[in-house]
Formats: sequence, structure tokens, C-alpha cells
Amino acid sequence: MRKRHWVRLTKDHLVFSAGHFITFGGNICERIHGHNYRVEVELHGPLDENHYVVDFIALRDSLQAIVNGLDHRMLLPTRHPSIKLVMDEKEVTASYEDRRWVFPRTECVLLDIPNTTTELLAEWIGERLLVALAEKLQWKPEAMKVGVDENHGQWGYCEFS
Ligand SMILES: Nc1nc2c(c(=O)[nH]1)N=C([C@H](O)[C@H](O)COP(=O)(O)OP(=O)(O)OP(=O)(O)O)CN2
Repeated sequence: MRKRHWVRLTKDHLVFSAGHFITFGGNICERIHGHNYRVEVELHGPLDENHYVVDFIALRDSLQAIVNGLDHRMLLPTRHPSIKLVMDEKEVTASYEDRRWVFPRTECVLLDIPNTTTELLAEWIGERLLVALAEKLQWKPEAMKVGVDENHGQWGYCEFS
């Protein structure tokens, strides 16, 4: 019988508090609000010489660094078709139709995604985690699943295979 191994990382400190707003249903744009997001990952692959899929510590530290970069920030999508972002050194101005929000530049994270849904945040985090693991360990999983929870049980996932 074929055997497969994987690791799953879900820690109380893999959390970030951030502001966002999304659009849905075509032209409905939420009011700005925040969430205490949780992040978890699952990585699949063969066992190494330590009988690990991947070292939990290296994985945890890599993911924590990505999560920390999102903590206490305003999350803004750079590829949204109608949320426009204009920025200078000090400020980011976001606009949607006749609404406008101005944020200190250093308090924003500009994400190259079209909407800050949990599904796309999971994709963004996963892409960065793959880069971090390649740099740190010269390793990539056979498959990976990243989950982001925005409201105590509302998880969006992205699977990489
Ligand atoms: N599949 C998805 N559905 C929705 C997402 C998402 O990312 N993926 N996101 C939202 C909104 O961000 C919305 O803010 C979440 O709604 P809600 O749970 O109502 O948020 P609140 O923080 O206001 O929670 P309350 O329980 O109402 O206080 C919608 N759908």
C-alpha cells in the first residue's frame, strides 16, 4: 500500500490583525473593517534524512515572518479593477466610486491580488512561503495547502500542487 506523509502547522501565534474591505456582487463595496486573521498550512512531500517532510521550526519561522508583515496593517489590493490606489512616499489613497480612504504608507501592505478575500490572502501567503522555503531550505513541497480564517471559522484556502 502506498504511504504519503505531510505536516500541518496551526499555532496560536500564527495570527494577524488587519484592516480591509472587499467588493462583491459586482458593485457592492464593504465598509472598512478589521479581522483577527488566523493562518494554517499543510505541506506534503517525501521524508528527508531526519524523517521529516519539513522541519517544523524552519516552517514555523518562515510563516511567522510573513504573518508578522501583515499584522497591524491595512491590506489593499493592487489588482482590483475598481479600487484605485494612488500613493506617494507618505500616503496611500484608495478610492472606489465616490468614496476615498487615505492611509499612512507605512501602515499599508499593498497586495498584488484583485480582492482581499481569505482565499486570495491564502494564495498570497502561500506564494511567499514557497519563496521563503526555497531560500531557507532549498526545498519545495510536492503539495501545499494554506488556510486563512477571518472570523473564527470562516476559512478560505489555496492549494498548490
Ligand atoms: N468566501 C468568502 N466569503 C466572504 C469573504 C471571503 O473572504 N471569502 N469575506 C467577506 C467579508 O470580508 C466580510 O467582512 C466577512 O463577513 P462577516 O463574517 O460578517 O464579518 P464581520 O467581521 O462583520 O463578522 P460579524 O460576525 O458579522 O460581526 C464576506 N464573505
